[in-house]
Amino acid sequence: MTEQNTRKPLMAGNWKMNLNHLEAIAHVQKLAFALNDKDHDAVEVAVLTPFTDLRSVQTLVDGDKLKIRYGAQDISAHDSGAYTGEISGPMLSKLKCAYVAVGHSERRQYHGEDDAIVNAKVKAAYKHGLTPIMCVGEELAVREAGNHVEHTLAQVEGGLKGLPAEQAATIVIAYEPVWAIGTGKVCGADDAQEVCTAIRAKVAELYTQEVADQVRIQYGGSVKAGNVAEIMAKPDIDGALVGGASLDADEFTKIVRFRDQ
Ligand SMILES: O=C[C@H](O)COP(=O)(O)O
Repeated sequence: MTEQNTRKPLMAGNWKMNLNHLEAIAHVQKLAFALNDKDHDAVEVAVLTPFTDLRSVQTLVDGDKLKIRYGAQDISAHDSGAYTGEISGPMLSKLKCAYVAVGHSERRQYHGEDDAIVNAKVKAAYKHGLTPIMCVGEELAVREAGNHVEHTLAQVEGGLKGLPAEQAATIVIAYEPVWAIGTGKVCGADDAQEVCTAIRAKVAELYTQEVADQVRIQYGGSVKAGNVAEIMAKPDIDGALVGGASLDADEFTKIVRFRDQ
């Protein structure tokens, strides 16, 4: 367990397959206004949008010089070529994306992404100057069997395989118990802290304590304004990956301002 205050919290909204490019503009404008965009220096704010929204969001963020950062929800492991439907790292970096989610449980579940694919995508992100938000976490049956820590740490190890220490130090790891995603069942703060502490210890084992101390670990799964403060009070939790609640600008603003809740 390490001091939390050396790591800047990252509150990221994962819009999933919601908001078209017009709705995206309206949403980011509303969010910037609600956040009073110069008033959140202590917390980093990002939105992970559908690919089709990125250009609109980029134009708005650039034009109005917003502090809100943005990124994608997936990245191809390949740089270019005959990969129908995929979006590459060079395309995302050209749009000045800061972040990309990799290995979200919905990608693992519906698109068969395993740790090897996640690892290739993490490396593709770094190759093109993007910071991956690598998602890990267990299904309900795994938790009920008491294997959630082991399961999650195996995903961490698989995702980081072969990654140089200087890149590993900047990664964001999102612990998202699958049974808490979109269900309203939030993982208890102590239970989330247990896994996040274990993730940091695993990074220290794979690299060094210094690297582990720099890695930001988010919790994700039914985060709302009403539970974010308790979660963020935990020393190994450095932010939240927020799905449903990030689609409501006022609610997401309250989450960003977790210290006021
Ligand atoms: O990426 C976000 C997570 O899947 C959490 O989604 P949720 O906040 O709707 O539970």
